[in-house]
Amino acid sequence: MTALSAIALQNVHLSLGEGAGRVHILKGIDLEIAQGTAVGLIGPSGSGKSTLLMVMAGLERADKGSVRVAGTDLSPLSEDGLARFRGQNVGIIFQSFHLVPNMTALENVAVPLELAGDRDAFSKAARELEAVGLAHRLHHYPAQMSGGEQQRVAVARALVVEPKILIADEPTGNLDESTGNQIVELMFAAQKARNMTLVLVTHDPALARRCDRMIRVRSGEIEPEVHTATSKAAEEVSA
Ligand SMILES: Nc1ncnc2c1ncn2[C@@H]1O[C@H](COP(=O)(O)OP(=O)(O)OP(=O)(O)O)[C@@H](O)[C@H]1O
Repeated sequence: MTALSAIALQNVHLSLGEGAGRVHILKGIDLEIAQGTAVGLIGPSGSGKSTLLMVMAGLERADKGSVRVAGTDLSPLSEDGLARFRGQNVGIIFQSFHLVPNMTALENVAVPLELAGDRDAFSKAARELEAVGLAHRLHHYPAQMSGGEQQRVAVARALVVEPKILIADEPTGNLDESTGNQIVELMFAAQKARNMTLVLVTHDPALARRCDRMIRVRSGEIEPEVHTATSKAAEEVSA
């Protein structure tokens, strides 16, 4: 791993499920991502993209291989250690928002800071919600907000801990095109402004092309890389 690697995976294998339902999903992943870059992960449905994200986020443990994220080797960490690591280093945005339904926008965004014992949790959460254009929705519950507004809350919640790594799994998958584009702009603007590393799973080739690198996953393996700025082949990605 070079000094500037945000994420370094070596020979990572992971199987999930029990008994006959056990599936060998990641089959020897080698991947290094430099700090401050945006990476689009693409590939057919079921190829292992989300599972790979979960390994990078410390939400799934590799069965074999080495996983270093933000300078930390994840394998020796306890469950509590992993949770602390995630809380300090990783912001995650899911397709289906994953907000807590009985908490307001402000409370949802404050949660990661409260867990970290931050006394300014609510004022920081309010500032982050203002930054994503939701100053007028602080006290609304998820059910009282549109999908786009809920995803903005999720973006604010991911960003509020100032993570080094931002991970997004199909963040526009449940949104119409124009709303999805607004979320994408927010994510890329935050990534640049804060020099974060962004790893994004998407089925949208146009979105993947906006990233510095586009990495294709097929059957649990990484394919040779397509260079986004130069290659027309990117157009033909069957995401
Ligand atoms: N907990 C699990 N137990 C058993 N199999 C699983 C589990 N989670 C995922 N899988 C299987 O692993 C494979 C990869 O899943 P994953 O969600 O990582 O793929 P993906 O590339 O993100 O797919 P999609 O683009 O459809 O979201 C799939 O065949 C899936 O059914």
